[in-house]
Amino acid sequence: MIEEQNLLIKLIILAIVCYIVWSIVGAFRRRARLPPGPVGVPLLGYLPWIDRANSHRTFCDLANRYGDIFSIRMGGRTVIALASYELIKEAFGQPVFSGRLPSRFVRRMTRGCGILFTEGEKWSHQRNFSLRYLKSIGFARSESARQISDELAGMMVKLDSMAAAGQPVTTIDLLTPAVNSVISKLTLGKVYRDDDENYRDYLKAFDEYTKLMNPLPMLFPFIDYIFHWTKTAKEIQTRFDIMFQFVQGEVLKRRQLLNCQQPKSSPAECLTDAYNLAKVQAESAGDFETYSDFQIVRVCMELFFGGTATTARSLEWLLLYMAAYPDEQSKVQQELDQLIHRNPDTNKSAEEICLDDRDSLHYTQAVIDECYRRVSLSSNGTFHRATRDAELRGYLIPKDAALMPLAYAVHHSERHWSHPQGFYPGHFLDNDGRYQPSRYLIPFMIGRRACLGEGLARQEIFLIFANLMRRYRVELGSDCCYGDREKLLEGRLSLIRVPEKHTLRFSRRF
Ligand code: HEM
Repeated sequence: MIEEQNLLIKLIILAIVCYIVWSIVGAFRRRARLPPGPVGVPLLGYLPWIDRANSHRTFCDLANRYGDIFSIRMGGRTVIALASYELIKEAFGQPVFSGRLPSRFVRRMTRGCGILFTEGEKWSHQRNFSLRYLKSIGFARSESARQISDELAGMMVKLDSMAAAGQPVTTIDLLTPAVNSVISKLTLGKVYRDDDENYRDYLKAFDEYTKLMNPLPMLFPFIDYIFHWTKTAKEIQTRFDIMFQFVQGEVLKRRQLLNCQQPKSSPAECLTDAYNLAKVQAESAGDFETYSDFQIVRVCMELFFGGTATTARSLEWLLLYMAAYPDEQSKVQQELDQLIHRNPDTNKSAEEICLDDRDSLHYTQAVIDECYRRVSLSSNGTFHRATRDAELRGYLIPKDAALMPLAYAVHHSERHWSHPQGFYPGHFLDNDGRYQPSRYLIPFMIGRRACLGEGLARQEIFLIFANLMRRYRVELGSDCCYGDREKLLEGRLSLIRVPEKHTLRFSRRF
């Protein structure tokens, strides 16, 4: 009996040892099939070597060492970095690399709704629905251009008085509400002003929410498991609830308005109307899920979220670059002055630059593109997920690995740019000085999940930038000096790349 027991114990131990050896060999064999990359330490992977404020630089160094595709361990997750345009195009065109990272915490906040964190059928339906309706009501076309023009007028009134008083301007404070108004008109059919207390609470919660958000639960399964018990998670949830209630209240108000309208078939005036109308139809056919209230609120919040900080920061960077490079600013202004001078009899205000002028403004467009390139706002892109084991360029990309598109590396590669580290609008001009876009410029990313708001963002940025440049000369405020130019323009990278706090001085040109 004892002998039998001993034999059984020996067999169990042997089985455990075999399992461990088999797992280790399997892990090594799988590791050998992954793209090359540095070895990290247990639990943390390569995280201790990543420069937190400038992670794009660490990744560029790794790309130089290991090539355009490399793998690293970040916490508990395998990350596959893609450092060339061709690789990103090849990967992000495929459904298998179009997932989003799973996180229990994100799932609790999104309940599987919205666009940003969803996948498959649900994602494609919501994305296509939003895009179709936003296009039909003039998203990135006439309606939004009108809205931008109104916001510009308001911004110029404030800037005129600040310029007259010689007051320094914190541009981001001016740009964020203007950009937010454009997106709120398109999604909720209304523009909110600073004196609206609920809206002020919403903006405050939004600002705090973005500062509190943390990628760690996506990288460490253990942290993901316990995160929702932490104080930070509770603080995030409180901010989320404030934002959610604000948007939900507005969605319900639109629904009441729509119900009172005659005839009932009147067209949707904003995305919320479109959703409310689709909801009635779907529910009469027994579908209570596709256009649920949570879904509608989530999509509106994501468009607010995705569309505001990115666009406002891009404009902030552009104005800062113009102040830091006064000669480039003069060239833009010379081009704008010539355009206005050449069209004195247009029926539009001679001072307002509109979208039709874009094709004549070669240098201005080149400066905007060069700023997208030089800054690379979303320097390391947004993580995608491999939804199953797959191959890319002969390497194994394991299920649930994160794919990280290194936009900064593409934007600073000597293969594509003659002055990768400089600010050189000539990258986007042909020999005759005409604007020439480059496919290697990918600030909005490419492929199936590329930015949904690219058209609107490009339009806003062009109109606001060109009109501000036409009217004002901008200079660095007294808190920054030209000697520190490169340091100032370095900024720091959190979710997106932001400049250090600074002010600019605006003066009227005429
Ligand atoms: C300069 C401004 C902007 C930049 C640089 C930018 C950049 C990006 C990037 C890099 C992505 C990730 C793409 C990917 O995962 O491969 C993205 C996604 C997204 N953006 Fe933008 N964006 C901007 C403005 C906007 C605006 C104005 C809106 C809304 C109107 C918007 C809505 C979205 C949405 C909903 C997604 C998620 C798409 C999906 O997962 O299918 N963005 N954006």
